[in-house]
Amino acid sequence: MPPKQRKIAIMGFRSVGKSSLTIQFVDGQFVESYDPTVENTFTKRIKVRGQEYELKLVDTAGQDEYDIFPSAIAMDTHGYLLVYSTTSAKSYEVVQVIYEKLIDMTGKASVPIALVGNKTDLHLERVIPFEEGKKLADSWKVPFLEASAKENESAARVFQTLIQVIEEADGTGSQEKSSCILS
Ligand SMILES: Nc1nc2c(ncn2[C@@H]2O[C@H](COP(=O)(O)OP(=O)(O)OP(=O)(O)O)[C@@H](O)[C@H]2O)c(=O)[nH]1
Repeated sequence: MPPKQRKIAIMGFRSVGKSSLTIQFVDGQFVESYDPTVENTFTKRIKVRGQEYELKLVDTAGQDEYDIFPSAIAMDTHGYLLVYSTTSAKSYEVVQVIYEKLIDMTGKASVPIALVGNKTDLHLERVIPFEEGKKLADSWKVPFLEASAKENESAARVFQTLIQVIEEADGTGSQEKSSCILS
């Protein structure tokens, strides 16, 4: 079976770890330095439940509540990773604004999305409890994950989860959720 091509956009406020999660997933390394992203595209092959995927990951520039949703991002995009930092109340507010704009722009009631609360390793700096993120994701009816871009497994899990959501939206996803295989 040829690989399925899937395009994913990673969105959220500045400095929440969009690039770090993506680079951890693609290259297996954590980038300590902060270099604001304009826009970067990465590719990654992954196998989930025997199906090969060729992912195009669009790491977008950090957005704030005043930015107009970048409509070019939505071209051919199959799913969105919406990221906030568990250490930033502002980023939690902004991710909600981005969500509203995304739903308005696509004109669809349901868009494949996973919500991610990043930087869980910074325990002492946490300001958004797990339950807050979960409550928000439940209200959107999307999966919620907390993650740390310092951990490869954690970064991989967020992308695998989004692939499942995309496949379920395609009507090709199966019921079982536990058997992701990374390659
Ligand atoms: N401790 C810790 N630091 C993180 C984590 N994720 C990102 N960082 C740090 O936070 C800073 C910003 O990370 P980036 O990945 O550049 O954030 P971004 O969302 O891509 O930022 P923009 O390009 O401005 O939108 C960097 O210094 C990273 O090293 C994490 O999970 N834990």
